This record gives sequence, C-alpha cells and structure tokens, in this order.
Amino acid sequence: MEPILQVTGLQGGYSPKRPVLHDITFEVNAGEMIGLIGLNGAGKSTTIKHVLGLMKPQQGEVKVSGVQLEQDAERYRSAFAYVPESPVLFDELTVEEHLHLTGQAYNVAGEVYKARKERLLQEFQMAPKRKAFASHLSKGMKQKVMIMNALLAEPPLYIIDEPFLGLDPLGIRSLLERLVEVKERGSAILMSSHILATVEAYCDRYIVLHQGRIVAQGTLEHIRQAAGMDDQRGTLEDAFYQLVMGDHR
Ligand SMILES: Nc1ncnc2c1ncn2[C@@H]1O[C@H](COP(=O)(O)OP(=O)(O)OP(=O)(O)O)[C@@H](O)[C@H]1O
Repeated sequence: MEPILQVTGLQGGYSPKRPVLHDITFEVNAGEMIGLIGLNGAGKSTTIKHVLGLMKPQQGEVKVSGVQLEQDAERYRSAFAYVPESPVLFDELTVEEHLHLTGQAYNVAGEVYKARKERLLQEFQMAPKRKAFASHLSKGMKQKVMIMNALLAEPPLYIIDEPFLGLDPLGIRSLLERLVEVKERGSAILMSSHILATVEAYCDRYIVLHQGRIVAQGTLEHIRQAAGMDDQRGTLEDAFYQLVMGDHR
C-alpha cells in the first residue's frame, strides 16, 4: 500500500542560497504514528511547513495521498488536518462555530457531525464553553479547539506540532487516547514533540533531525543502533542524547 505521506530527497529552506533541510526522506503509512524529534532549530517546523505546502521544495518532492500539491491541490489538502504549535482561531467565532466551519470544509455533516462534535466537547471538557468566543478562552482551551477541529475532520493524515504545550493532564490524556484510536482505525500521524518519554511510549517509529538532516530513523532499536548503543534498555532520550550531543559537548 502506498504511504499516506512520502517525503523524498527534500531540500528546502527560507532562501535558495542557504537550505535549512538537506536530503530529507521518510514516509508515514496508514495506521502509523511517527515522532519527529530534534533540538530547537533542527528543522522540524520547516519540514512540517513543506508537508503543509506552505514552502516549496528546492529539491525533492512531498506527496500526500500519492499526489504532489501542484498535481492535485484539492486531494492533497483535504487528506490532512494540521494542529499547529500555537493555536490560530477566529476571535469572534465560538467554539461550536469553529467546529461547524471545519465540518463544512471537510464535508462532515448531519448526524455524523453532531455525534463527533458532542463526543469531542465532552472528552476535552469543553461542553460548558461551546458558546464561548475564542478570544475568551484560555491558552490551553484554544489548543483544545485546534485539536478538536482536527479530530472532527477524521482525515487520513494528522500533522501535529508540539501538541502538549499548554494542555492540562486530562487534555493530554484525551488527546493521546484519541490519537491511538484514529491510528488503529487507519489514519497516519506525524507528530513533533520535545516530550521524548511520551513520543517513545506512543509512536511506532521515530525520525531524529539534527541540523537539518535525518541522523536516524526507525524503531527504538534502529535509533539505538544509529547512536552506537549496545544497551538494549536505553530509552529514546538516551539514544537521542548520544546522537545529537556530539556537536555540543
Ligand atoms: N522564517 C524563517 N526565516 C529564516 N530562517 C528561519 C525561519 N524559521 C526558521 N528558520 C531557521 O530554520 C532552522 C530550522 O528551524 P525550525 O523552526 O524548523 O526548527 P524546529 O526544529 O522546529 O525548532 P523548535 O524546536 O525550536 O521549534 C533554524 O536555523 C531557524 O533559524
């Protein structure tokens, strides 16, 4: 089966003379959760911007659902939902109005829309805030609205950037439980996070980015091997430290 997200030989960045990403190649398959990890400035957000189609590859290609953005923009864009690191909402719309807009954009209507909406409002403890304007929500509540919108859409691919920032423990648990559920139902998830223990516990494979290059990818076993660790008990954090600290000691 073809991967839902396929990034091949991607070189990209903010200026043609100074690429930030070098030869990035990875894929995310249906039913997989992949953790994208790296230090500040490693290139995680830049990679995500290329996947979202906000930046154009200088070399290489990005395919979502088998197509590049310029081949079929509608197929490409409707195949994913994105949860950014900082929530982006319309101040003058309520929580329910945001969900309604997402439902329209992703063709989720009628009873299916109502059922998904009610479940999300309950799960994320947002039912009392359904009529609240976005501008009146706390930071974590805004993040919950972004997450609820992505989950309402139930797309083939979720792209999630640092989702735990600002979420309370119940919110984190609800999010992780739902991600496991959508994954088991066949969605693909690319998640970037600095919370390595959570990434290790929930992701099936990992991509370690360092200075714009992939220095290791695969299962924990593969990451440990790339880090030159013999110890089978080493955590993802141990292996990550070995891989990236060479340049910082
Ligand atoms: N808008 C921009 N213009 C120019 N350079 C940028 C821009 N955004 C990021 N960069 C540079 O690109 C490189 C990768 O940054 P990126 O934001 O992708 O890192 P990151 O891995 O997401 O980091 P963090 O964990 O801090 O979010 C850094 O050197 C950064 O300075």
